[in-house]
Amino acid sequence: MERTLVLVRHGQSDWNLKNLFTGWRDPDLSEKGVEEAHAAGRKLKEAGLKFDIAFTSVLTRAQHTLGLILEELGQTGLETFKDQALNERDYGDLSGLNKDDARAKWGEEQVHVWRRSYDVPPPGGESLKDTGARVWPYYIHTIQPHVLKGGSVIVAAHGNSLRALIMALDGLTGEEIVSRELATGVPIVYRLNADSSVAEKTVMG
Ligand SMILES: O=C(O)[C@@H](CO)OP(=O)(O)O
Repeated sequence: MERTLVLVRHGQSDWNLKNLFTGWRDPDLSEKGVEEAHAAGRKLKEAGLKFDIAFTSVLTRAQHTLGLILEELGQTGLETFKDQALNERDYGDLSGLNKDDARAKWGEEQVHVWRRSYDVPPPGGESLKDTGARVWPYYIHTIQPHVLKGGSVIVAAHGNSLRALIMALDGLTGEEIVSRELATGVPIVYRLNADSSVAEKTVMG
């Protein structure tokens, strides 16, 4: 029984490079992001991983990352589900703003709270808790069954949609998740027990 779940944040996007709040906006990968996605695919290949099914968001940067990973694995035709439940957290009114300009306007601390706290939403947007409220049910009902039946599953998504998922998988508190950062294009490999608890976690850094 394999029961493998791989989570990967998309490679660097054009807006990550420009330091803009992105959320549900839809920039593609930067050149570096394309390279990061290829590198993630090569790492997974070296580790001998192959997938039975893939999940991603409806945003280009995550889908492009998944496509490049599957290319490296020789699995381009893999069955893939795209769902907005896996989208990045909606950044609301901050979307499209420069992160340094936002710090200058509202202060370092307020911007950090909007970016990393568990339950404080950015103006007009989603908190991590709100994001988890759509990511977790999708995981439980749609993704996890494929893992528990012995499959090998890849999820290509976003910094905060994956932070929400990891918070639940790792049993982290609202305080503990604040300091968790996810690097772009770094696969995280979970092996699950039959009862859905985590048996093993490896970050392919
Ligand atoms: O802009 C965003 O949508 C996210 C991810 O790039 O940014 P942050 O690092 O603030 O979560």
